[in-house]
Amino acid sequence: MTVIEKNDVAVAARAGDIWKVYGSGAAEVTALRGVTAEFRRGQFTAIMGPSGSGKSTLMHCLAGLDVATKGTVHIGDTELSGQGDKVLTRLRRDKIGFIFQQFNLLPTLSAAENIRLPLDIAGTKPDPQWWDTVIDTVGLRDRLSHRPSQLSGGQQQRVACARALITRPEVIFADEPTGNLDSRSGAELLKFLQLSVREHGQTIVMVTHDAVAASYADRVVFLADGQIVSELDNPTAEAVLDTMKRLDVLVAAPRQSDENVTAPAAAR
Ligand SMILES: Nc1ncnc2c1ncn2[C@@H]1O[C@H](COP(=O)(O)OP(=O)(O)OP(=O)(O)O)[C@@H](O)[C@H]1O
Repeated sequence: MTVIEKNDVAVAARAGDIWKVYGSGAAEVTALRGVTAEFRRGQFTAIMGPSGSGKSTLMHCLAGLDVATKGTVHIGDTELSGQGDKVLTRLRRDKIGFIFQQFNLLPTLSAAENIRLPLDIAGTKPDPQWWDTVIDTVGLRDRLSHRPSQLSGGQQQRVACARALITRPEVIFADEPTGNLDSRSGAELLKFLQLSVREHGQTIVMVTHDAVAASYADRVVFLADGQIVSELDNPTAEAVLDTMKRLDVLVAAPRQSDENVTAPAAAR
């Protein structure tokens, strides 16, 4: 386990020159080609890029759901590479929150039980003050005894959001969290995410295809063909769309020099 230098403590998650190669031989796909990125504490980052550019792969490697072929991943001061399944499972439970497009709530549990689930699994109890803050942030106080099937899609995703927040994780990874929501519920959810970053110091990394969703973030990182090709701070939806248009042109053009982007032998 490597400890990051003290002056780096503001970094919640870090990818250091990570490569990801799937398959082998004719089926080999290099999904990430040397991605280096830092995700600072208290910052809301969106990851964007054309389909197949490696967004989900990057998020899965950062979150310990998949293992990079080469390179380093840190969550806080813990390096993921070389850790066994047990450590990774505990790290995901204690330090990472997840919000998925499909909500992933347990249908037989009430909203309150779903939110408490990560704490129950860890054998801990919610801090009453933080519980109240989370419930009020996502506006669920009058829905706590309802089961997921009795809630709208927007409310279900707010439950998922509260479940991710309740452990006060080092970082929350959100994969297309508004993908199954109408635009009003989506906007509400993005405001909750923004609030949890701005007012409660949480850290969020969100994969999205939606320029408007990305504009709620503090920063957007753009991937194309497995590499970070651009970044925007304080993005507007227009600036995000402009960058995406430029990336579409870049991706449509043949790669200039394949030897510069081919995985090194050690990554294979
Ligand atoms: N398990 C896998 N096995 C083989 N190839 C994979 C696997 N997962 C992803 N890939 C490939 O890796 C590349 C990056 O995929 P990834 O899902 O990360 O892209 P993405 O940017 O999230 O795409 P989308 O926006 O369409 O969800 C793609 O070419 C994809 O086909």
